[in-house]
Amino acid sequence: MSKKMLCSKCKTEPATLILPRDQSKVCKECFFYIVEDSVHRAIVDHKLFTKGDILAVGASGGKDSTTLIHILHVLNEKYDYGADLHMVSIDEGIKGYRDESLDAVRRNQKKYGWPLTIVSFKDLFGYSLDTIVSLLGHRKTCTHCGIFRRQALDVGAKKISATKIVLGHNANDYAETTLLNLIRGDLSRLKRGSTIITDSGYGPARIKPFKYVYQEEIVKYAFLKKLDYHSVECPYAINAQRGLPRVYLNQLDRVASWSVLGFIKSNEQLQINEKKKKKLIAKKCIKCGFLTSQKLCQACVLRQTLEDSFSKLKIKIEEDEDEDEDENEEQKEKKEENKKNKNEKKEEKQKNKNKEETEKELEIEKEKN
Ligand SMILES: Nc1ncnc2c1ncn2[C@@H]1O[C@H](COP(=O)(O)OP(=O)(O)OP(=O)(O)O)[C@@H](O)[C@H]1O
Repeated sequence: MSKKMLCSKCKTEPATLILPRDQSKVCKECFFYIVEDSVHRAIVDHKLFTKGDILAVGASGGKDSTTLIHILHVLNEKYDYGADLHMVSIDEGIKGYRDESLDAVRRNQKKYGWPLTIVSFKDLFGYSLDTIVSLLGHRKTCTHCGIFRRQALDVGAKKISATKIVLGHNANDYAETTLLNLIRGDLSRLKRGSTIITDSGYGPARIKPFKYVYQEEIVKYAFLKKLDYHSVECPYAINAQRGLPRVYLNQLDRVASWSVLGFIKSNEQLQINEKKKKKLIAKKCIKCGFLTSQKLCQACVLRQTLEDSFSKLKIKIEEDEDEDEDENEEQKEKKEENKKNKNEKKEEKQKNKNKEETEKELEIEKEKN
C-alpha cells in the first residue's frame, strides 16, 4: 500500500490495512472501530441482550472467542450495557490441545477479571473425547463432540444462572453452514442456521454477535491488539464435514470478497414453507431430564452407544485374556512333560551306567577268582 494513501474512513491517517469485507483501505484505529461497531450494531439492532442479563460467553481459548471476550469487555464499558459477563469453558478431553487452550482461557480470566466455570466431558458424561474416538473411531468425531458440547454449555450456563449463552461464530462460519445445509438439502436447518439468536426452548438462548464479522477481520484484530489466544487447530478438525465448503468459500473470497455476506443475506431472505417445517415439542429426556424433542436426548443416545461399545471392548479383552491363559496352560503342561521325559531319560541313563559298572565289577571279581 502506498504511504500517501489516506484512510477511506477518517481521510486523515495513512491507510495501512485492507478491510476484508469490502477491500477498502483503512488506518489501524478506523479498522478497530469498524470491527467493534459491527459487534455493537449486531447487539443493539437484534436486541441480543439487555441490562441485567447474565451472559455465559463460550471461552475456548481460540482466536474467535478470545477476541469476542475482548470486544465485549471494551463495549460493555464504552456503552454501559450493564451485562454480567462470565466465561464458560468446556474441557472435551483432547490431550495436547484443549489443555493448552484452557491455559490461555485462564490467563484471559485473570486479565479481564470475569468469573470462569469449566465443565468437562469426563465429569459430565464419563468419557473424554479422546476415549470416544478410541471407542467409536474418527468418522463422526465433530458430531459427537457437538452433541456433548451443546449440553455441557447448557450445564455450565445453568451453574451460573446465565440468561444467554454467547458464542464466537463469525460471518464465515455462517456462510459455511449455509452452504453445507444447501448441499445436504436440509431446509429447516438451513433457515435455523441463519439466525443470530437461536432459542429452541432447551436452555438459555444462544447469541452470536460476530455474525457479520469476517474471519480475517478477527485474525487481524487479535494480531494487532496482541490478544493472548491458542492458535493451534483441533487435531480432530480434519474430520469435519465443513472442510470442503470452507475451501470453496476461501477461493471465492479471493475474487469476490462480498460473497460471505452475500450467502448470509440470501439465507436471511429465504422463506421456508411452514407446512414442511417439523414441529418440535419440547419434552424431558426420560434418562437425564434435559429438554429434548425425543424420548431420549441426543447426549443420552450417544452415551448409550459408548456404553455398548465399551462393554463389547471389555468382553473382547476378557476373551483375549482367556485365550492367553489357555495357551499358558498348554505350554505349562508341555514343559512339565518335557521335564518328566528328561528326568526319565536321565534315570534310565544312570540305571544303565550302574548296570554297566556292576557288570564290570563282577567281571573283575571273576577274573580275580
Ligand atoms: N471448548 C469450548 N468451550 C467453550 N466454548 C466453546 C468451546 N468450543 C467452542 N466454543 C464456543 O463456540 C464457538 C464456535 O466454536 P468453533 O469450534 O465452531 O469455532 P472456532 O473458530 O474454533 O472458535 P474459537 O476460535 O473461539 O476456538 C467458539 O467461538 C466459542 O464461543
